Amino acid sequence: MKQRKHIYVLATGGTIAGQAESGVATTGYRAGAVSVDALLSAVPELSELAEVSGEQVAAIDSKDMTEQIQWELVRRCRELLTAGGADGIVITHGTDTMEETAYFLSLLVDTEKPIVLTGAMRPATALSADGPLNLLDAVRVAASDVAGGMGVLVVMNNQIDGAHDVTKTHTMSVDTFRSPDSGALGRVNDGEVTFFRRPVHTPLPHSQSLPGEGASLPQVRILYGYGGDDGALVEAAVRSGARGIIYAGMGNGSLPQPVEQRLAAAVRQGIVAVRSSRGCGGSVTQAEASYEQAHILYSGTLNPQKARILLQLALLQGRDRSEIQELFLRY
Ligand SMILES: NC(=O)C[C@H](N)C(=O)O
Repeated sequence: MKQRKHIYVLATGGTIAGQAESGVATTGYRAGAVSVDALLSAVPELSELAEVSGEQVAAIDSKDMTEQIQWELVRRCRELLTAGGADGIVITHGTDTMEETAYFLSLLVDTEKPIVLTGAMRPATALSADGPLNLLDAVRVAASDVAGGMGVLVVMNNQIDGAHDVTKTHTMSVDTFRSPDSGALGRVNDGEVTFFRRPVHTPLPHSQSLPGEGASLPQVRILYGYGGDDGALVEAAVRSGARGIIYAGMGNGSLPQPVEQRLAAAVRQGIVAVRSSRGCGGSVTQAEASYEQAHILYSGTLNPQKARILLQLALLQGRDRSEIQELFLRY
């Protein structure tokens, strides 16, 4: 007989655990108000899929996600998936920063077992709440024999996306998560888990014991680009103690001239500056020779919020500028 799998659900809050005044309210709710036990007991069908245990790691709106909670998730995933007897992990999480936590975990937890993040766009109390089915699908994927070695996943709205690729694209729609360049990794169709391909991205080297891990991450600021930007915020970022700046430039990470000059000056002071893009999709490449001359790096396939995470971890590891550029091309 096939052994029943043991899936742990680590809850962090979000709209999936949101409580509103009425069934028609889809905003103005308290994110994280519903406990993990209540979330699990609202979906009795979970017990048909696996042995499911719940743990409350946090109860926040994910706009307030902290690196402390993210480190705790890393620690708990490693522990449960090695010695703790978990066959897979589901993390319930607000959608606003789900892609960031998913990417952080994907760089730091080296496992063949599934780690699946899920959430909801409508609170638990809403008519047609999407959380229960998302949770069921997430547990289905985490318990599935075909999800091993697929890296950290996001399962929402019957779709499976990879942590590196996925981004939240819509403020309200339940169909908000997309992988703009690569497309979804798979789907959960009528309860059947299907993958279309394998992701290529891996955890960072030495991810199981990163020097300084658990400590505060180096300060990296994101600046949002626009036509006419005079770059004044570059200096503000430097004054605030930033060790890195991600500039969400236009198109292929284009920098208005005053921004380029100010970033070049910041680099001369030892700051690591990286061009990313405010566009939803596409890579950022070296593009201009002047960027290279100024040692301004480029984010490759990473959007600004994920580029920030990679840069923080690279700075934590004490990597130099050329090693950091290599990381942007691989992770
Ligand atoms: N749909 C959601 O989960 C949004 C919510 N603000 C959160 O990220 O916690």
